[in-house]
Amino acid sequence: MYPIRQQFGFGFVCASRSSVVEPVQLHSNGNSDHTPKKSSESSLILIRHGESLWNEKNLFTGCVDVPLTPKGVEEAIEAGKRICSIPIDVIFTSSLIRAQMTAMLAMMQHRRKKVPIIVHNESEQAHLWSQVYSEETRKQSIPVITAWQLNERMYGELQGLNKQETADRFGNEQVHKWRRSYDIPPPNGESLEMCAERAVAYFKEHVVPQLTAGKHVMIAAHGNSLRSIIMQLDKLTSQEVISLELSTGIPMLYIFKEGKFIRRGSPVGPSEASVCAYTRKLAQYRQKLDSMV
Ligand SMILES: O=C(O)[C@H](O)COP(=O)(O)O
Repeated sequence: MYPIRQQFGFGFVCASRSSVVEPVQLHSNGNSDHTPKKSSESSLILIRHGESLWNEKNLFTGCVDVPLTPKGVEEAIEAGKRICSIPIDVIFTSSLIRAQMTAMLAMMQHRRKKVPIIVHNESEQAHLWSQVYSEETRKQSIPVITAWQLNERMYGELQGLNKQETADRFGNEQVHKWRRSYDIPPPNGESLEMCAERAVAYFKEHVVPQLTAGKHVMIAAHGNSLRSIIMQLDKLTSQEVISLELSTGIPMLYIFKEGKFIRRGSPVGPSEASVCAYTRKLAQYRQKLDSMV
């Protein structure tokens, strides 16, 4: 008898009841359709969630779990159209619904039509009860790993407060420091530096091994967890990161090659010539998708 977990799971071992991503075991019988290659390059898409109900109301949200507005849903769908010809093998999202909705809605637009499936490793039972018993079906799936470490910065006692009213009360300068400085935390909340400690650590421990193994990755997360990751990727200083602003629902593409991250900007759309010109591999992938229709 084969061990059931090895045979049918996504390869996300839950020995310690946490999501442990083993890139080379994504397809545990070795029949991966993206066999990792030593010299491979991979793509990394970062996307901030679409507009949430509290973005719309201009409230500090942080780790409060608020869903998307209809506009946010539209933004996620539009984002999906912009990246629909870029390969994606594994998705990481925060544990918050606005990031998860964004990832799922964006994937509905993808031309490869694989099914994104949330990996449940929160308990042994959750893991066992969410197994897929068809190798073929599993090949047509994309694992979605949720991680609290990718959550929005915890905004402390600002959570639920109106941003404009807070600026009126404490002054624009103070509120700007709380929102954009690197090391000044909002009252009882996380500074960007504190957010980076868990988000960048997670990125290095769980995302980079996937990229190194040749997997194409999408991360759907938040303004500040992504700012901390981009700060690392683009080697921004704590001064430079102050002016880094991320719009909701705009995907950003990086190419990971020979251990380096090359920023390729934001894909405008599937027909945009430059998307295909990003790398020869991306152009080939696009051609493969064209031949499938
Ligand atoms: O948590 C929030 O309120 C927003 O998602 C991000 O807020 P910011 O623009 O103040 O960083």
